[in-house]
Amino acid sequence: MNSKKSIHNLAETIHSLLGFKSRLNSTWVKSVCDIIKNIPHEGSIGNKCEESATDSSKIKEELAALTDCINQLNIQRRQVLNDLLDLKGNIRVFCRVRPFTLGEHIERSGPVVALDTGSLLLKLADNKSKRYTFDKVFHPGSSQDEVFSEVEPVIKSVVDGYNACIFAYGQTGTGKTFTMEGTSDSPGIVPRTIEALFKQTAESNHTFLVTFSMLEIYLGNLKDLLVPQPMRPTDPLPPCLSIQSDPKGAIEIENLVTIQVSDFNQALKLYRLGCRLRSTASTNSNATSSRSHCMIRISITCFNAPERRRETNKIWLVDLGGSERVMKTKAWGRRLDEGKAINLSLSALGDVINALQRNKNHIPYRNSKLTRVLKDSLGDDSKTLMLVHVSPKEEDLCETICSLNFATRVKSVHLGHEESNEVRSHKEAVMKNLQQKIEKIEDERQHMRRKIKRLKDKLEGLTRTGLSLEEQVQLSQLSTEEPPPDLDFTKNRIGNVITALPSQLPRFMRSTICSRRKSGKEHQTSVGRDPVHSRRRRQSSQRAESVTFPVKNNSECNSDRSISRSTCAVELNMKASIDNDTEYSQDTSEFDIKMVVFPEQNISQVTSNHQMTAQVGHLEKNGSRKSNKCCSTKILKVDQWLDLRKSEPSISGYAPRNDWVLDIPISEKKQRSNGQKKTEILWNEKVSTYDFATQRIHSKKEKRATLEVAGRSVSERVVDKPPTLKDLFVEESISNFISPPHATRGQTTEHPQDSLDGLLIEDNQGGSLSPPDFCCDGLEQFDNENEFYATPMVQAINDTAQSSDSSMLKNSRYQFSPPDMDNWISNSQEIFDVSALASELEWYHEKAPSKMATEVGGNEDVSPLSQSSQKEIRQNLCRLKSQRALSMDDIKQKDLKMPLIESQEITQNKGACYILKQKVQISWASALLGLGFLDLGFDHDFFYGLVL
Ligand SMILES: Nc1ncnc2c1ncn2[C@@H]1O[C@H](COP(=O)(O)OP(=O)(O)OP(=O)(O)O)[C@@H](O)[C@H]1O
Repeated sequence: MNSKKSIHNLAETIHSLLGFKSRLNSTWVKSVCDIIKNIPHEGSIGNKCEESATDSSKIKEELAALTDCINQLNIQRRQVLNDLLDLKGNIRVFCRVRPFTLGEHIERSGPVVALDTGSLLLKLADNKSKRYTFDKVFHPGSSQDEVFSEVEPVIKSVVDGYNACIFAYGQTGTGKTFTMEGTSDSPGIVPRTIEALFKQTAESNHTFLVTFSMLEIYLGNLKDLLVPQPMRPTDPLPPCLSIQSDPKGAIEIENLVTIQVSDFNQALKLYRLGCRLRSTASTNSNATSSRSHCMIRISITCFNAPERRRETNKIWLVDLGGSERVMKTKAWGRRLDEGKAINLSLSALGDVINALQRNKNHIPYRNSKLTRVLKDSLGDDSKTLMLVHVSPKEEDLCETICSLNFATRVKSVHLGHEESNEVRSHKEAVMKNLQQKIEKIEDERQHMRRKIKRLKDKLEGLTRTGLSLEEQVQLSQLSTEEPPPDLDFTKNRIGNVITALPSQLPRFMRSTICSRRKSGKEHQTSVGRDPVHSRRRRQSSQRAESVTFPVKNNSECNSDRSISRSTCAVELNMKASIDNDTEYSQDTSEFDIKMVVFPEQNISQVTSNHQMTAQVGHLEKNGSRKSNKCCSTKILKVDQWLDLRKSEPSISGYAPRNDWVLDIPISEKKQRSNGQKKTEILWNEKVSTYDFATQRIHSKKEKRATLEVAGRSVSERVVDKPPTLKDLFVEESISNFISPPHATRGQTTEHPQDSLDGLLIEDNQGGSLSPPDFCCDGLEQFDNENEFYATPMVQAINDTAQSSDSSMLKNSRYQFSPPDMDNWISNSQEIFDVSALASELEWYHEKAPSKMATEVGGNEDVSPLSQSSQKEIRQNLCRLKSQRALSMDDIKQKDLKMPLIESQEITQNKGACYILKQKVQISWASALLGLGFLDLGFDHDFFYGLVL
């Protein structure tokens, strides 16, 4: 059978060979011979490997030499460019004259005439004129390209590691936004700068980490433009931005969203989104007038590049609000306030630049938020560019003169020391020389870069040929997936400070700067935390409370501090303190208490490494993280951020969430009233609870004694949990920040001037708690809206009180009788007492089970509250989210007494009006009681005494 088959196969084989023979020609034979010749025998394979190894090591050496060389060139370029910019002036002022726009009456010869590239003539009345000189003058026909070509050296300087700042200044409607933002056809400085930065970093032999942030200063407040703003009064507020400075003077803005961008398009997308959230309004001068200062910050970080001036530096691109004369714009109300705020900060900016130009010892940075934010980007070796915009119209002559005078003041040194022609021409020659040098260096750098690229390609080829096919495939896969070595290095460095953040968590819930103070390491390990630690970050729901008040922490960080507290572990670990040098925020009503409750979040969804938020602090040159953690910056990946935004219905609107916010401002006046003494709050979980509920404090003296009994002095006191509202009240009282509490039931106010003396805190059995004088007492009223709504906490309490079983309340640490709706409305003070207690109660509800379990080291189910009680609270809180708004109708229907009115009654016993009223009464009394008394020798003091 088998032989039969093989015979059959043989026939087939012979047949196929015959067919094959027809194809055998000389070419085929030759190629087969070549293949045989080239088949490596054992010895030759080894030789080849050795050859390629030597080749690759040679190439590597060559590459190293070239890299050294290009680094040297980078240093040279940096120095020469810096010399050039120094000669030109680190603070440069350009002037741009706007063309007549459509619809404007075109005047033949406007009052402003650009004479040449550096001067401008202003025609005044009576054939008088004034000449202004600037570093550059752009006439109305100048294109965006021309403008940017003058700006570009500053961008190069930024790549070299210098901080920079570019402003657009001018009267409203003169083209600032046009210059900075531009249009889709002719993009302005911002998009061009972003593009140029990416282009130049790509050309560099290093890898850069670029981040993007955008904010505006509106009415003296910082507002993050990458975070949707609340549209309705009931929407939760985004976190406060606060300006921080580290010991070296670097400025960081706490809570500002910082997004890592890897290309121009990503950054542009963010910029466009930010622009949509800007505050604009129609004014008499401009239909879409910017009512704020819009500030774009692009930070770049590059490790391992000693030739750069700094490891991390930034450029600010600022579209300033339009300066305006109120008389002319006829602004009123909010527009007037905006105009005033803008003018004030512009004037502060002028002062700062002027002081810098004159090398004054004191630079008044602290006079406005604008100058404080820009502090490290103005002066020193930072590059500053101001583009002053003027209108060509006759009717704007006054504003034009103001703007030009401002610009002249900014560059006053130049005017003060008017250069002679000789000096000027010498300077120009030197500048030309430097310019040529730069160009030469640039050519060399290009040449080197090409060489390096060629060698790298060669090396890659060699590496590939030395590998098996399988290895080559793997290598090619790796090279497409993995970042270049430099980037890898960068990532490792960032990895040291990486923060595991859930992409879906609202940003309020992310750890704050304070929370990171305790340990950077704890933060890093959040992914694989041990159960005890991870328990502290609640998985079922998130609750954060943040309190902003002027504090200064123990590190040398000098700033307005925002202490955020949360039930998150990271928040618990924060250490905040106040010392005597705390400086107050300028515009504050900054005693804000915010309370945010978030719906259930599954933190297990969190944090693959890709989703992580990298937190890059200012890293020291040796690569270690700075000890000062307060100035670290959260960096989000752009996709991650966009995902966050996508989950919200509208980027420009606010995504209604089930969050709630309690925001209670205390007037700045109160904070400042006795600001010499400040309280230090230290947070330390190791120390046992400081039980405020059992403290009865009648006077300063007694308070101190109480604290001493607790074994600590005031300044050393530590607490093991986030302070409650009540705690903070006491802190405030100790530090004399608050005004005397208003007279309330069962409360004795001994010395109204002395806030502490007037404070009475009792436990539940004893009486009432006395928080500071929050006039809103549970209802808040909003501008332009005939609507009051209950602050969530109060309503939560009400809900809880109405529906809860009394056992729940009894089980809690505090006992209080649940007031009904009418009760809490009519007795606002009680509500506040209750709200403070509820804060505690809630804390216990959320934290105590795990906390107690940890402490007793046993059963995690140990809880001061029963399961049903916990459920109850949750339900109430959920209900609250949907029910928190109380319209005016609601109030009327329920015949509620408005607490605001009640508060006014309370507060009307104070202040100038009250004294005035008294005086009027006295006068009337004098008149009525008759002059007879006067005749008897009684004077006004007598009557005054009678009335009092
Ligand atoms: N150089 C220019 N070329 C063409 N159009 C310009 C130029 N400068 C300004 N404009 C136009 O003038 C109008 C007002 O400009 P823009 O809104 O930029 O002023 P602004 O100074 O930013 O005003 P505000 O301070 O009120 O925001 C716009 O319609 C803009 O397109």
